[in-house]
Amino acid sequence: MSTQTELPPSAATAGEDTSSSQHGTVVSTLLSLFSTSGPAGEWLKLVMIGGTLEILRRVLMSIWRSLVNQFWITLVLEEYSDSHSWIMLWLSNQPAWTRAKELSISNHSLGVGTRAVLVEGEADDSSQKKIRFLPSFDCSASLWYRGHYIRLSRSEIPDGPFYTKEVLTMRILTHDHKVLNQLLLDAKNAWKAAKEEFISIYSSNPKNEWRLITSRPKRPLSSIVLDLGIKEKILDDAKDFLNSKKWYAERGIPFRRGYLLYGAPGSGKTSIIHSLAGELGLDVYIISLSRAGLDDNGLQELISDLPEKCIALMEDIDAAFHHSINRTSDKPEKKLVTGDRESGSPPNDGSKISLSGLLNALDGVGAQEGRLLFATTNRYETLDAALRRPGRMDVHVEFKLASQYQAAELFKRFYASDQTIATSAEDVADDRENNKDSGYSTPPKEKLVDVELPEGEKLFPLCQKELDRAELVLLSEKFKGYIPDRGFSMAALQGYLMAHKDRPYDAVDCVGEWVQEEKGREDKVVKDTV
Ligand SMILES: Nc1ncnc2c1ncn2[C@@H]1O[C@H](COP(=O)(O)OP(=O)(O)OP(=O)(O)O)[C@@H](O)[C@H]1O
Repeated sequence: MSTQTELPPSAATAGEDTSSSQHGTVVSTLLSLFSTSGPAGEWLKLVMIGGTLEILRRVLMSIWRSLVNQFWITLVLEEYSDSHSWIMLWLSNQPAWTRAKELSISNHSLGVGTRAVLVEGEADDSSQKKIRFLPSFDCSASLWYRGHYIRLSRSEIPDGPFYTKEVLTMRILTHDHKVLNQLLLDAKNAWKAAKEEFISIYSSNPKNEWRLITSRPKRPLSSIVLDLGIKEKILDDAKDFLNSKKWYAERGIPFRRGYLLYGAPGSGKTSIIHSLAGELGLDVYIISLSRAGLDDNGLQELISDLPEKCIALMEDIDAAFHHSINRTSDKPEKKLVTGDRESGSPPNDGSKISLSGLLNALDGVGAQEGRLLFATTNRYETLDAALRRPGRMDVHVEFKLASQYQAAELFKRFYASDQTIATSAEDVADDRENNKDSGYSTPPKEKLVDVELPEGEKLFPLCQKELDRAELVLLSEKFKGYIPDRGFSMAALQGYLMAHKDRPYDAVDCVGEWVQEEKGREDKVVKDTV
């Protein structure tokens, strides 16, 4: 049944006539306005001409764009992507790019330097990088690359409600994708070469995306002083793991390795991880479990977004579950972690990460293969056994307060010249052999520094007196004699030596007094707590 009402033919024709006569009236009114010489006519003419020109401009632009796209390749790179860093660094070394007339100044590290800056002409200091000039936003620049013309522009787009991020647009006059690949390869190689001396540190943003936050000069592993064999144990294990992908695959074992470094604060746990990253050529991805807003899903997302070979670092892994407990508290601690796991709910301290969420993220299906996980804690015993078990934390290394051997070695590193440091590496091997069971003690060796200097000039300008190796060893032995074994952290000893940076003799003379003072202070703290 149709509900349509049919109009009589005469009525329909009458309706059409009315509307066409209305249109006719509007057009004739407009035409009459257009032909009148009054202000309304002038205004209408302007609107019509403007409108026509705008339409023409848009048509021409779209024709131009489709023509341009025939001959150009357009690459759009967003800030925080790796390729953006490669290209920006590559560009900052192109004279044409830096000769732009409208400039902005950048001290962004792009993952290959520190944020400290040096203006050209300022006294040189190789530890600082020079500021970079870049064309300012919303103006374009051009340059040639291997015979191909490139036009570039930088702009900013919103990145969430509060931030913006840079977008770099490159148009390369070619239709050959090989040119683009070659450009990316050149830029990446330049970036890798510049990065040789640095490690990149990544952290997550509130949207759970990895962001490059800084880059640091590599710290030589030799600058970390641990008891004999500890560094080697971790380094060899990590190297062996990285070379065993096939072995893991053949046995169906997940290609992941976890290291739990635990023990006294200020004993070198964090330092050795950064140093290992440099040694192994890996970047560090910091997973901050107590970051506001991070929940189990976010953690899973972060862990599955890790690159294949990297160091994932969870510092103070216990802290995510113990916000309310003071780190230095020596009162017995509740095993919150175990309790939380059993109840299956996040701990009642504001943290959104539950232990089961952490365990799932670490070895769930989404967990990245090939990553080295380093976790640190000062409170090993409070960690749930499930978190510590092999497969999650495969290698456990205790970092104790400084031994006398460490105290002596730290002293030597502090006051040694480059030359003495270089030779001492060989000596360590000899010493190890000679002093296998007796603790470490190096007999004074022959003088290594025996240089004739012009009068008044010092070999160690900062030092109270030039030290040859024999003197250095002698002083370090005296120094260690005052330090109680496992009595102080390496950070504390470093702090003491810093106060005598260029005065090794004073450092030895005053150390006894310092030890007494520190002990007195500790006793007072213990008394106050009781
Ligand atoms: N074994 C060590 N060798 C050389 N320097 C050390 C050593 N241990 C600590 N230091 C120095 O002490 C400072 C603190 O070290 P680091 O942050 O690595 O300690 P940590 O064990 O991670 O401490 P925390 O548990 O409090 O985080 C650094 O400046 C580091 O250079």
